[in-house]
Amino acid sequence: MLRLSTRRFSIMKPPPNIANETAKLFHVNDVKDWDLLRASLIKFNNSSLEIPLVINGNRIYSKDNRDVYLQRNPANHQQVLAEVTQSTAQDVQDAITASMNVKKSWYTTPFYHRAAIFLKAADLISTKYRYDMLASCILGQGKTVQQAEIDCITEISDFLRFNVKYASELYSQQPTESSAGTWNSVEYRPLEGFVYAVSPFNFTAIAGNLTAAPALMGNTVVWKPSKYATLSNYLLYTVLEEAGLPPGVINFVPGDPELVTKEVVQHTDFNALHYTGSTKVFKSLNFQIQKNLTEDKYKNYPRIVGETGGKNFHLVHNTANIPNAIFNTIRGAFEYQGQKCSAASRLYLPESVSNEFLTNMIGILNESNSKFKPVNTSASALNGGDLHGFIGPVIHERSYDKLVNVIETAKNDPSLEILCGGKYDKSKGWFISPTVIKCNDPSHRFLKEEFFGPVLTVYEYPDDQFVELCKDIEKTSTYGLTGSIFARDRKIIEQASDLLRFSAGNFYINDKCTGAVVAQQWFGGSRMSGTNDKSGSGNILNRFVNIRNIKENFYDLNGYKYPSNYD
Ligand SMILES: NC(=O)c1ccc[n+]([C@@H]2O[C@H](COP(=O)([O-])OP(=O)(O)OC[C@H]3O[C@@H](n4cnc5c(N)ncnc54)[C@H](O)[C@@H]3O)[C@@H](O)[C@H]2O)c1
Ligand SMILES: N[C@@H](CCC=O)C(=O)O
Repeated sequence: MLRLSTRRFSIMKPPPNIANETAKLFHVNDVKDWDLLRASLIKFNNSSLEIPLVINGNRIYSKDNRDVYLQRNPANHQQVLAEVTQSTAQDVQDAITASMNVKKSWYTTPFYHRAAIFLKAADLISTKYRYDMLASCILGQGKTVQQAEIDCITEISDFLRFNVKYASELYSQQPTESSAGTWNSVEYRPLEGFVYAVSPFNFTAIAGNLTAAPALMGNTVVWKPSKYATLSNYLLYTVLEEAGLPPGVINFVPGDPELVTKEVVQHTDFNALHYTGSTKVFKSLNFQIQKNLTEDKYKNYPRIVGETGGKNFHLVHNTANIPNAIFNTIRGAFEYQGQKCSAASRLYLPESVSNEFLTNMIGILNESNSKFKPVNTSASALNGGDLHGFIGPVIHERSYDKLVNVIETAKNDPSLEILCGGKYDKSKGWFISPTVIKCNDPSHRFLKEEFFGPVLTVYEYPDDQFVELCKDIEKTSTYGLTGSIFARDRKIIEQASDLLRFSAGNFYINDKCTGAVVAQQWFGGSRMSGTNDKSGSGNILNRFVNIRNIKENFYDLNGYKYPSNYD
């Protein structure tokens, strides 16, 4: 009975008008948009929000005898934006219990009704809560309005809407053959246990997809947000609630990452990790899970879905349109301060055009360095000051210290030369100026390690060594996330695409290596960049279903023997 009703609703078609959300441009003269944004910024600016845990729909606050973490504005680290309640081990256990208790009522909710919740959430984000979402991201995660728009408005709405379309396409895939007298079908069950979603600081949209994609497929989720993005993540959670998400389907458990993770991954019903963050943490989670698996802790083999770091390249050929390559490199390497997994962090230039390229790029960057201002939140800024800057702060002191160390190392390494930037200032916020470093060794660690900040390492190659260079890039790509070739010559484009096949899961031609759009560029990389299950495509939903095949026989047997048997 239940199976039939699930099947009946699975084939309902999503609304036909699902399309990418359009980003607002926030042109300097768009007075109405700026006014609405300023009103939201002032609201968050003037109060520190108390953020609870949400377990089975119940809110638990610090007054309930819990520790508190203070989320600060990275552009103004004295400013506390949110007081975030921290989960205890018992809270995590309660969240797991809640997710298991609500599971059956959630997955038996017809797909139409599950989907409608996420479609409504997308509409709430792109309308009623647009400016609040933007403000929480700008203040909490140090984004410009442009970067906030493409994250917590367009990308997140796109994930929520396109996943509905992809899910309905997946559900409609059925066995193509049934022998005479039989009927074969498949049921797309959710995973039997619960999903653990661990989200990064840098994209609120990713947090939304890590949680909503499994939930749409009938799973229940324990969500540990990043402590550097809790403000926008909690706002997102409340939007999902307003859209009708039932209690317990997604349980919001901010807290100490190690404590929360330990409780989760030792639970017998832990069934999937949906993770985005650094490679180092992903490896450690894999290790814990494999260890528990060998100790027979689990009822099911956990699915592991993870997208992690990158050391992404821009490779320029001497046939490239140089201004196009320069502008794309500035955007790809420095917008959001280089804090995108996809950010360009190594640049390969042919000797014949290197001088022209670098002189022009550094000229532009020096101009922006001199105008370098925080995306700050002081009253004067909110009244029309520096909200129009191109870049902002890095996320926290740990990142700032790491990047300062990178810059200081570069000053003392004879293979490296700082061409521009190299300045830093933490008096108010975590500011690192856009920095370009020239390197004369193609296998240098600056061309291999992820720094996750506004630091671009450049290597000049002899024009006639293009093929050898591609082979070098291939060899030094421990990560395999994104990369771009800039060239006009089709043969060169084809050659680079061939030689760099496994160096980037997202390969761009004459475009920057950031800014993948849901449903347009399926996103993810292999090697040490992750499991490459491609968010923004229907592929990822396959990881959160647990297919049951059903064969029904309409012919009754009259005996047990086959024709080839003796009578
Ligand atoms: N490939 C992608 O799609 C993608 C997208 C965004 C970010 N990233 C990567 O994420 C990183 C930046 O994000 P971040 O600074 O938030 O990463 P991070 O690894 O510090 O944190 C990611 C998540 O893991 C948690 N975590 C940290 N230490 C943990 C531990 N010991 N045990 C369990 N959980 C732990 C954090 O609290 C957070 O929720 C970069 O490496 C970037 O390349 C990748
Ligand atoms: N969709 C984003 C993903 C960034 C990850 O941190 C991009 O392609 O730049």
